[in-house]
Amino acid sequence: MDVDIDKIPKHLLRFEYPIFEFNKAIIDATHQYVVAYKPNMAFYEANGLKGWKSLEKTIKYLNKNYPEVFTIADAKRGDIGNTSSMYAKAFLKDLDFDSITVAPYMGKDSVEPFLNFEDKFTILLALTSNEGAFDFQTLSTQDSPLYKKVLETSKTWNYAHRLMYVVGATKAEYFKEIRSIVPNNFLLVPGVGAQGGSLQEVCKYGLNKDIGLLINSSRGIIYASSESDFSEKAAVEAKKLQLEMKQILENHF
Ligand SMILES: O=c1ccn([C@@H]2O[C@H](COP(=O)(O)O)[C@@H](O)[C@H]2O)c(=O)[nH]1
Repeated sequence: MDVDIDKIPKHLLRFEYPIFEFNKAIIDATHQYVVAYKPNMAFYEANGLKGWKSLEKTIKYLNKNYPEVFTIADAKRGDIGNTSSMYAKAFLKDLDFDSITVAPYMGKDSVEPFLNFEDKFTILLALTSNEGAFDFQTLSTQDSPLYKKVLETSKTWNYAHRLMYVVGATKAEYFKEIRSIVPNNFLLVPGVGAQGGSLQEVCKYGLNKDIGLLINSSRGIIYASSESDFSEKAAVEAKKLQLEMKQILENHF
């Protein structure tokens, strides 16, 4: 849910919280096809107080009306311990998201405050979908690339069963190796749709016995139309992706 106020249908601008109205319509139209919603904090923070309020209203709406749906605060936080504790409180306790994305760069003590939350998940950036992933994440450290170190080291931490990892769909050729390191953790996979990643390729090696993949598509669904039919068109795109996944799963299992 990367909601850019300049891209939403104009008729929503008459509401006090247009971003929330947009989200509400998208959620109501698509919830039957999705397992999770992932508001990206940048799009809410960029709209100041109104943006934050829209985020708050969106997560409350989800938790009240669709409690079975998994929620992800795409915040990419991580700082020294006492600061991370505040991020964790804000997103996992006060806003009550089920999970949050966290940058692993500052290490164990920066991630622990998120992992300490029972019944919540911390989604570490492992190998991201963007081109810049090759700047650092694939560089060799002593004996293996940095993204592998992130996976290997983090799985030794307390509450590692509360970890998931971000792996971009645009990096499909890495999934086999990644699955061999973290066979049981869920992977959050952005990069299908607008970024051109292949769902088929990701599933070839990314699936595990529990499925284990959360496939993300944002722009490809929420901006399927910029007219008054935006939520119906979003539902069509969500259903299309869900059917594609269903077919892959039927052939796989
Ligand atoms: O490696 C990453 C990590 C996060 N993202 C985020 O996922 C969505 C992708 O949006 P699309 O419109 O489907 O491309 C967006 O919120 C990114 O910030 C990512 O793309 N890659």
